[in-house]
Amino acid sequence: MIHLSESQRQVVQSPIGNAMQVLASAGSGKTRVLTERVRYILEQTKKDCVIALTFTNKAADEMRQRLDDTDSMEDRAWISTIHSIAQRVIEQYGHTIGLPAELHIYERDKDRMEVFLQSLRDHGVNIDEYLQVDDARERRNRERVMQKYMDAFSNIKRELATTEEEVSALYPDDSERIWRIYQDYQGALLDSGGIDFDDILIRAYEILQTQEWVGDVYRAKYKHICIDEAQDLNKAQYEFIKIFCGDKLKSILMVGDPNQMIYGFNGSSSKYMCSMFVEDFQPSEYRLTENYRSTTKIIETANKLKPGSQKEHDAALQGFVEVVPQNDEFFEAAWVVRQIQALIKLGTHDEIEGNISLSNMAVIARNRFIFPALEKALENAKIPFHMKKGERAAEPDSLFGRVLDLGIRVKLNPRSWVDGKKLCQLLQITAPSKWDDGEILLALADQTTASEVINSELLSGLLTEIHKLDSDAPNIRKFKRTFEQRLEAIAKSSENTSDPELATSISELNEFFSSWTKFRQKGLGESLQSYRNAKALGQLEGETNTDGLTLSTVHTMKGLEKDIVFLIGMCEGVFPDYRAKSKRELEEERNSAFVAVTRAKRWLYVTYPNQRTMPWGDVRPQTRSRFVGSMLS
Ligand SMILES: Nc1ncnc2c1ncn2[C@@H]1O[C@H](COP(=O)(O)OP(=O)(O)OP(=O)(O)O)[C@@H](O)[C@H]1O
Repeated sequence: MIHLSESQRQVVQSPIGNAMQVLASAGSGKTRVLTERVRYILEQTKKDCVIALTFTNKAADEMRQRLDDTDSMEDRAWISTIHSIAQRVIEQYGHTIGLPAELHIYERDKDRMEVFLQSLRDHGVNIDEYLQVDDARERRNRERVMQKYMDAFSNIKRELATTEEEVSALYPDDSERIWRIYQDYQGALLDSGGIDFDDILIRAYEILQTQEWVGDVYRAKYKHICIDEAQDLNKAQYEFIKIFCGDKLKSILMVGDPNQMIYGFNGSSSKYMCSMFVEDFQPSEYRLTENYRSTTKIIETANKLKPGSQKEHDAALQGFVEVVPQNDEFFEAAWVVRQIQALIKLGTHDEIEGNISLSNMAVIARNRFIFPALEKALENAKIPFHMKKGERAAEPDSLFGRVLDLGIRVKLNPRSWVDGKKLCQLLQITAPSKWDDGEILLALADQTTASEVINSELLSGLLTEIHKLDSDAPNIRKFKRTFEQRLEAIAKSSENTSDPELATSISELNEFFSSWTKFRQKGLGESLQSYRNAKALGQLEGETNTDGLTLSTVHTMKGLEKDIVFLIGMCEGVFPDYRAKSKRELEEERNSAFVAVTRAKRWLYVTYPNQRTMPWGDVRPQTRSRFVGSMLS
């Protein structure tokens, strides 16, 4: 049995069946407690099934691994993100609200924008003329206007505003127009056989709301729900959980830390965990305040940012926090590089378990625009590093990879003109005027022309083979072998054997195969459609490269820890972000700073430049972040 403190044990072993709220500070063992609670329920009840909701697919994978040794875990624990659960509800019961059997998820922002623009065109708006002005600044302004509409659509969905009155309440000044444009956008999505990422929860909610029996089917099997990172729930997520539970499922555990609520831009608020949940479910309340992760100095610093947020445990080591100002971002980067080299040279230290190496260090910044100077300095010093990515899938780079990706999308949803048009553009052929032809890939295959490296025969063969794949049980191994051989043959016959396009094509074919293998191994389904949906939901993304030093934004470092952390670029305007103006937004920036500091287990270096070169070339003086002021107070 894994070691638990007394307060952790009280949570894990509390009587099963009632609602519980656990307010737990950074490093207090939330993940450990949640995992052990799931294990406890599985062991004690012998037959009940449990849902564990995690914030990321990676956290779900980790929890699954930790519970691997628990009897019948596979059958009795559904460990997943909230979107994956909602997606399953849609897959199984979407037809009850008139959704097509195979729904395509438009997970990319620019595809959603394409659908939006088309919905405007379809309603007689000359949007292309509006967007194609010569003046670059004006063009950007107009693009921003369009983006604001997209943001409004997301906001409407996160706020679960399903009626005109609810939308009007959100946008009182422009309610009629927003509602109409929103309806047109939703119509255009469905016309192209799809839904967008935000719709997943909305549609699943709609199913549970209108077909009460669907909730009963799930509740007959799942008697308990445990929710991690509950401080980051937004309205749509909270209401989805609530309707999923109905008035029968009472055994809900929410674990979270209001001081780590950092997804306000996504509609998150700790009020869902701290007040709505309390009002709706009257949970027993527990607190975990001891930080098991960090040294005394780091806990002191975290408490200065968020007074009274946590306590050190008895055996905490001393550690240190050092604040280092530098002349500009280049000096700052050079200092970080020198410090890393010095630490590696030091080799070992009483406060660090094992050897000091790049793998137990991370450099964190508020956003990724802070990293270029450091990346350059690391490259020059030949220090390997990787940038930690979010869970959205990266798009392929090579022509082959892109045709493969789009070809599969069009095969699964021939109504998807968004993907179809992109495919035609890539292949440099005229797009058909209508998109609903199940044989479309064959028609496109006949028209392909050669690119510089990849010949038309290969591209046309690729489309034909995608067309021939059995959607319900495709033989991807054979498909991969076929194109591996063809690409290798091109490489051998070509004079230009070292062409990077060929190398990228082969590696993207391999990536496709390995994500397919991962999909099958994780038991997420057998069909090509389930594969696409799993990909859209980020269930197949793994870090492709985790070698060397980790560079990460605060948001992608959430939930993780490293022995040694460098927190760089700590100036006003960067951290807090210049866009944060209101008290609430600034408080959330402070939460982000708190998250960054508490990622450190042992030592923390905080750096900031006194001046910075702006993207347009000006050098501007910088002011030290107010959060550094708090840390030093
Ligand atoms: N009872 C315990 N005894 C010793 N170490 C513990 C105990 N509980 C947790 N830890 C360790 O403390 C660290 C933090 O635990 P965990 O990641 O579960 O915390 P958390 O509350 O999820 O943190 P955060 O919210 O900051 O991401 C981990 O390294 C974990 O192994």
